Amino acid sequence: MGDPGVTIEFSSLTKTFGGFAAVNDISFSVKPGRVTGFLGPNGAGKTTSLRTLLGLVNPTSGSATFGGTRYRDLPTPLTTVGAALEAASFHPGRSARHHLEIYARAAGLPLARAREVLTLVGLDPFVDKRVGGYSLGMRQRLGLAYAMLGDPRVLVLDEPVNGLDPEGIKWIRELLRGLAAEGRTVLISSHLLSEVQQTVDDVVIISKGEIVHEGTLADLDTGDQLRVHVDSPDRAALQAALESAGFAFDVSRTGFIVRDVEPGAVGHAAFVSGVELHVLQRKSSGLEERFLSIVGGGDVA
Ligand SMILES: Nc1ncnc2c1ncn2[C@@H]1O[C@H](COP(=O)(O)OP(=O)(O)OP(=O)(O)O)[C@@H](O)[C@H]1O
Repeated sequence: MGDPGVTIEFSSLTKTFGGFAAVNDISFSVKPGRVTGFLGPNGAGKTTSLRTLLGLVNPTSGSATFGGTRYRDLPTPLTTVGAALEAASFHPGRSARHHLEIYARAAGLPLARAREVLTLVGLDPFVDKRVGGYSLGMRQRLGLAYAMLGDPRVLVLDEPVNGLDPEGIKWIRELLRGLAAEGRTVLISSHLLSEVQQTVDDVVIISKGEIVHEGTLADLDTGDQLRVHVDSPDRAALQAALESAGFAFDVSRTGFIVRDVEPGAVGHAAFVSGVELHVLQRKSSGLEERFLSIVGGGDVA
C-alpha cells in the first residue's frame, strides 16, 4: 500500500457502567501488517473496548485512537476503518446489494464497489436475495463486505469466525492474512483462542476488564508448560520412582502428569527404579489450556 500503516492505540482506557468497570485502564497497541487477536471469555470487555474505539461508546477516561486520531475525528472514516461489530444488524427485507449500495452512496463511493466487495466475500450468487434468509455465516460475510467497502487501511471485526463452517474459517483466515500482508491493520476479537490461532500473529488477552497478556502468538506458545503423561501397571512403584527422582507431578485418572521435564527423563527415572511403563507421552501443545489459565477461567456471562 506504500504507506506506513495505521497503529491502533488503546491508552489507559476505562469504561464504567454505573460504577462497574467493564474495561479498566487498558493500554495496548495493534500494529499494521499483522493480524491481532483480541481474546477473552464472554463478558471480559472486548465489545465495550471495540465500541469505544469506533466512537459508539464514550470512554470514562483514557482513549482509543487510530494513530492518535479518534474515530469521530477521522476525515474519511469509511476509507480508514472498516468495522463489523454485529452480524445480525442488517434489515432482513433488503438484499445485500441494496444495503451496500446505500452505504456506498452515503460515502460517495462508486455503486459498483458494492458488487465488488460482495464478490470478494463469496456472496456473489446471493447479492439480490433478502438478507432475512441468510445464514449466520452469510451475514458474517456480509458484515465483512460492508467493512471492506471503503478499501480501508484498518479492519476491526468482532467475532468474525463465529457461525462460519470449517471451509468458511479457512477462507476468512486467508483473506485476513492477505489483507495484513498488504500492510493493513487487522484486529479481530474472539472468545476462543483455538478459533483464531491459525490466523493471528499477535494476541492481546483481556479478562474481567483488564489486559492479562500481550505479545506474539509464538510468545504464548513457548510460555507453554512441558508436561508428560506417564502410567504403569504398578502405579505405586511408579509414584515412588517419580518421588525419588524429585519430579513435580499430579495424579490423574489415567496415571500421572509430570511437570517441567522431558519424556526421556521420566522414562529414565522409571527404568532405574525397575518400573515397567505402558504410557510415556508428551502432552499436546496445550495452547488453549494456557489461554484458559491466563484468563483464570474468567467470569463467563
Ligand atoms: N451498556 C452496558 N450497561 C451495563 N453493563 C454493560 C453494558 N455493556 C456491557 N456491560 C457489561 O460490561 C462487561 C463487558 O461486556 P462486553 O460486552 O464488553 O464483553 P465481551 O468481552 O465483549 O463479551 P461478549 O463476548 O459476551 O460480548 C459485561 O459484564 C457486561 O455485562
